[in-house]
Amino acid sequence: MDLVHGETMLEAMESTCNDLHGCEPCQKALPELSGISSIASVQSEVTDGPEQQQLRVYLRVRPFSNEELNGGEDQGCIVLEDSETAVLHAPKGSASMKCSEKGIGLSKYKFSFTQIFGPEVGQADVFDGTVRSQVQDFLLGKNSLLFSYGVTNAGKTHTIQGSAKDPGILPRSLDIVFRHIGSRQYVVMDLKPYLGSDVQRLDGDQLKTEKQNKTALLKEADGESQRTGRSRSGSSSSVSSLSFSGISYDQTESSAEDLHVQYCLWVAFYEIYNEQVYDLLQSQSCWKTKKRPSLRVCDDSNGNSYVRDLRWVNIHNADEACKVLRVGNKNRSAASTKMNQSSSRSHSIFTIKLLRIDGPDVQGMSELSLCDLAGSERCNKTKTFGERLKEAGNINTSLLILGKVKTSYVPFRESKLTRLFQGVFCGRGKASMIVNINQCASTYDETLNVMKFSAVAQKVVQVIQPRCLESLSPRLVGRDGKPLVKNGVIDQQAVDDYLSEEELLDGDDEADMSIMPQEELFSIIESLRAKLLAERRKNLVQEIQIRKEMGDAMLQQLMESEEQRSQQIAELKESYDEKLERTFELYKDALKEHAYQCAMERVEEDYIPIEEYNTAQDREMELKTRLSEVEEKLRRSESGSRAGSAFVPTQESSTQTVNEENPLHDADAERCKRLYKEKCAVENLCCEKQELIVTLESRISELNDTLQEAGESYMEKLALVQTLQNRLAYQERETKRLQSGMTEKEAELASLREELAKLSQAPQAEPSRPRRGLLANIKESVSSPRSAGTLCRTLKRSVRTSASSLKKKPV
Ligand SMILES: Nc1ncnc2c1ncn2[C@@H]1O[C@H](COP(=O)(O)OP(=O)(O)OP(=O)(O)O)[C@@H](O)[C@H]1O
Repeated sequence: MDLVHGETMLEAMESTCNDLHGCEPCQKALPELSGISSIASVQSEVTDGPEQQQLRVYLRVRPFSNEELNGGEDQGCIVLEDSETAVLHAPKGSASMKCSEKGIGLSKYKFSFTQIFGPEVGQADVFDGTVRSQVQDFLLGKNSLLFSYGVTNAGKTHTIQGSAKDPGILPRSLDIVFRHIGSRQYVVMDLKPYLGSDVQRLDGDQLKTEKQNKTALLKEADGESQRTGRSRSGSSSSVSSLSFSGISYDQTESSAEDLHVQYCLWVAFYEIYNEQVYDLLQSQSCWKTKKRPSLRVCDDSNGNSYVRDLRWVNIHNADEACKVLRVGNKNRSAASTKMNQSSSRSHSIFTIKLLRIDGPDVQGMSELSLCDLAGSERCNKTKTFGERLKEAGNINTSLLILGKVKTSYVPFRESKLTRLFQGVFCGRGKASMIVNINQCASTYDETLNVMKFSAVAQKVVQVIQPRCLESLSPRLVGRDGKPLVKNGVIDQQAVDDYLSEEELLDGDDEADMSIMPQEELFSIIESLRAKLLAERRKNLVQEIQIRKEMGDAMLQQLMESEEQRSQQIAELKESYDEKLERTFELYKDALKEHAYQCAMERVEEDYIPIEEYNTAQDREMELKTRLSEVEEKLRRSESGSRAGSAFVPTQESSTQTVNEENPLHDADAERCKRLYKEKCAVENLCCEKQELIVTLESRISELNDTLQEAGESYMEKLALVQTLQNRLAYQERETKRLQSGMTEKEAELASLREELAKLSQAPQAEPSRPRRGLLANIKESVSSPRSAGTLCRTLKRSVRTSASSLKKKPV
């Protein structure tokens, strides 16, 4: 039965596989890689149906900051061709450029947007060109949603909140709303949004608690403003300063009958972090010491998703709105500090609900949500792995799920973000997205990913219902949540009719189907089958496109991480080399220091004052002269005795002289002894010094050993580096294994094709069974998608009826 479908699937999957391997011709078949022409073709394809509306996606390019200009950022990466087309040129050294050099991806991409706002465009023009009309629709009772998307530091918060001097979309929207309300403010706070789309009338106690809570919240904001040194008037805030900024908008025109209508405005501020919802207006004191409590997302009886126990605050003017925003921002940054995360890792959502009150009744309620999406970068350059990657995955999953909105079955429940705004995508309001980018070459790769994901968002189609639910009034419920008004202005019957419409239609069709001839039933089944196949084919193409985008992104991520790892290894090696060198230097210094210390000690030991030394020198000289004199005399006396008796008197005189000299001899001998002793002492000193030299030599050899050890530790580190390189090689092998896994999948597909071929022949063998299988298939596929429409549901009934009639009346 599904042979055609199967073959299409095979072809499409084959083309995806080829694309993942960087096959050039196949790349042209997919819009994301072939650039603008294909994206535009997708757009024109889906805008044909009158009941469908393309999500409006705007691009805002942030100007370079002074630091970026001073840092010499490459300024040619992003070129705005016209007001709708932007071209991205990969800078040298970027991962995209490296990939394109390896044949994966391109070095130049073109993207188109509903409108592009260049760096010179100010906040007012951005507001006028994007959400202004949505705000006016909101005042007229329609729901609106705006996303601000982009990498960290691209200007998302600037676009939504802005600054005191340059207010963003939120303060400007509030300004328009309050100007529109003027004096028609419903100041009693007894009507409050309830669940997804109802309004609750508060009793006395509830009203009292509500007022107390609001006072406490505003007090907290005042405390915060005093703490941060701002004046109580809050004039520096972007919201309240708007009225002082000289920007003024025309008051939205009100019809004469609107003049007696009163308005009541409630706001909530919450964030989604890692698929957990947190209330930003919940007092910090509740969770400062404990884990921060997360809130549940539930569905009300109308199928509208809402955040359970979310705090709604009734505000009367821009100043109060500013205070609420301030408390939320403070709680957000406090929470992010506690989690040691940057606030840019969560989606923050500011929602405004406007109640139109006419006398005792609530005529309608509309909702405006401004969503500052988390920084879309897949990975922080320094902390690429673990939780960060998981978070990044969650952020982009939300967008990819939005991308699936075009298909008949949309898994809204896969992400909190899409689940909460499911109503808007199913036609209960308008949505738009502002993609923020900066022009820095250093963040080019992340910016390219943002553009690619925004191309997915471009394909999101809002199906506008022929009857908008928001045109019906909300249910007014009491404390117990039961409806208060059943008749009168609120046309509850209309809501009931709307909700039971499907059942009524089914009942009618059942009656018709039972009297239809069997041939006609078969022909309906045939046409249904064709439609089902066409629908499946469309879904498959969409699925493949999304898979391809994910595949591309993952491949690029892999390459980036590989590059980062080799960089880490190189850095590690460099740092070890440096460490080793430093250790060498340390040892050298220690050695020098030690030698110096020893020398100093020796000098101290051997130190003789100069006077003493001079005296000793003089004495030595004197002794030497005397010694030589004595020796001379001795020689002379010896030669005299050898001359004999012929010279006796002389001998006598000489003996006499010698005898006279005897006391001098004793003194000399004494000196000689002393000199000998000194000589011995000097020799001892020499021995000691010799020993010291030996010790020093042994110390040097010890130091050599230590150096040897350091060398060995260096070798160990080298071995570590080697292990890291091995791991890298292992990862490469894993990548190859994945690729071979892909090949296996291709083989599986081939076997599937065979099975399909067999299946296609099966109906001829057993004519009665396929019909049953077909009916079952149609039932199954028609029962799942909500948006398949009344036609599919009618057919489901018809198939069921025909099946039962076939059972009753065998052919
Ligand atoms: N259009 C603009 N004109 C002038 N300055 C801007 C513009 N957009 C952003 N900036 C400035 O750039 C800086 C970063 O902007 P912002 O904080 O809004 O980025 P972000 O994308 O919200 O970052 P994060 O994801 O970290 O919250 C801020 O100092 C902001 O004032």
